[in-house]
Amino acid sequence: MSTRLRLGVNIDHVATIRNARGGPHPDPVRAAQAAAAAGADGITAHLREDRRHITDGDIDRLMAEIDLPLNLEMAATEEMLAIALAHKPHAACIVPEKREERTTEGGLEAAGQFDALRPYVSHLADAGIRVSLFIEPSERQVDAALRLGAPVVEFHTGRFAHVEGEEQAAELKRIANAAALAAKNGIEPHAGHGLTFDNVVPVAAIPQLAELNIGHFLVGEAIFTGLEASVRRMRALMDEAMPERGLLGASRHPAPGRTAPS
Ligand SMILES: CC(=O)[C@@H](O)[C@H](O)COP(=O)(O)O
Ligand SMILES: NCC(=O)COP(=O)(O)O
Repeated sequence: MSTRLRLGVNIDHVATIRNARGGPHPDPVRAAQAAAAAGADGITAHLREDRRHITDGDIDRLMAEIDLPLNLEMAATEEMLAIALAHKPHAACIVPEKREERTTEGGLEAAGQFDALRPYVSHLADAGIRVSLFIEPSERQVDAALRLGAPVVEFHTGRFAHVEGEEQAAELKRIANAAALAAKNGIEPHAGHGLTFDNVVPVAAIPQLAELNIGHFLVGEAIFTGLEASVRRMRALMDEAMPERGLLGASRHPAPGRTAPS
């Protein structure tokens, strides 16, 4: 059943700008507050192993000061597992991470790393954390997520965002097929990476998707319009896809931690 699509705002790149000078400004927690005021349903932050943007202190403060559910993106390492278990965020999204990469270049090889990932999924789940796997939109990866017992997958939309024309249409179809397969198997499908005002609507129209996580573009656009305006515009574009999702009205399934509209 289709629902109003949730928007998770990734505030990593507020921290990138802050870290360029080493001081406290701009504060990613203040950005999370602005995103919440603009209607975000959740906050996403990727605590990279090299701490190039979000820091441990940011995670402490996001947990303490923000009412929205936190989706902690993390590599499958002992260090990150310990941090997740100490904080118990609403969700933990396991992502692949390479020290040299500029950004997350592809999805997690959930099928190929099945045995290595299994203990991470089970430790996180045992702690009551909703586990998500950031994967490519393929049957092989959805099948691995199912066998791993992950309740959520997030499809990497980076390729969709970077190709054009027929290639983009084919990639959109791949995401739609993978979302349908995940939903059919009881896995909640999310999507994100590289989404912008120009490319979000067809992704938002995929009826099985429950959440989009968007960051880099929103933070970049905030330079010109302010973060609240940029989040509100993204929300409005996502809502434009509601008729295609078979939804004309308000959310039937509220975001976690929110009260259902009567
Ligand atoms: C996994 C993912 O897509 C996000 O973490 C996003 O890429 C922002 O972080 P980076 O730019 O550091 O990859
Ligand atoms: N998981 C994707 C995410 O959180 C945001 O990616 P981007 O919009 O910063 O590319």
